[in-house]
Amino acid sequence: MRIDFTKMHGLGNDFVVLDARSQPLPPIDAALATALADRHTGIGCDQLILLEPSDTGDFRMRIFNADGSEVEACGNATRAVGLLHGEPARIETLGGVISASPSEQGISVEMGKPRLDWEAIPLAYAMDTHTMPLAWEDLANPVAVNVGNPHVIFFVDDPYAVDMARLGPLIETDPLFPERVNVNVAAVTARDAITLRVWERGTGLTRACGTGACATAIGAIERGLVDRKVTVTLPGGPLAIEWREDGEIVMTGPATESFRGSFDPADYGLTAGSTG
Ligand SMILES: N[C@H](CCC[C@H](N)C(=O)O)C(=O)O
Repeated sequence: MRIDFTKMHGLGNDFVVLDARSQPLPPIDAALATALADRHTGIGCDQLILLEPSDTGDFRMRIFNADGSEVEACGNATRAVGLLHGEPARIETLGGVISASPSEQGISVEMGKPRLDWEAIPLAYAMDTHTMPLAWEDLANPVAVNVGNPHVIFFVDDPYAVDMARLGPLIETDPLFPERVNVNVAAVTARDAITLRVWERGTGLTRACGTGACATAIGAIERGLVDRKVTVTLPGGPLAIEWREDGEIVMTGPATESFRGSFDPADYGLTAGSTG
């Protein structure tokens, strides 16, 4: 029996979405996530997204990076599943229950409240997370923010001049970050504008990173570099971020359904119809 999927993206950050509520699925594990994410031998995506029933929200969204690691948050995927749901939804994730609502400007997501204390990032030891007294070559003095998942943000003159292919994995896997980290390089270009590139934990360079845009906006606001409403422009396009006075981060942006398809689980060494 074949497994149905929906291919989606948010500003080019792309996903394979499997819905366990409408079909029996085999156990979704790191091996299957990695195989499906492979752009040569699999369907190809930055993250595999699994939708399941939930007791605390309208549904549960599980997020698997291309390396198979299961993580707490994915901003662009939250907008994508919000589009699929078609009406306001409360979504259970490992990072907490968040909400997505379709609007004229796209899909708005309440991503929760940021955390900046070192234990919440988490870091391996105590440190000022607002201006970390560290450097990796010429990337220095970042801010660390957890928005459900861990981010480190470096403010630079030109994000496109940074050798992310080399410095991204070096920082992602530094022992200072016991759960690894998403690596953001950003330039503030106005009180309401930031340019951003992200090396994503467990995936690498992506066209866009919603949680990266949220974390970077928080870091810039905390440093007094931008106002509480800011447009963050990634290689794939812009996202509107607002850090509300009540502490909630609100991200608004597009989500796109690319196509629907199906695959034979036997192609991935799975027995058809074996349920999780
Ligand atoms: N690589 C991230 C998960 C996906 C985040 C990104 N795709 C987004 O839109 O937020 C992590 O390991 O925390």
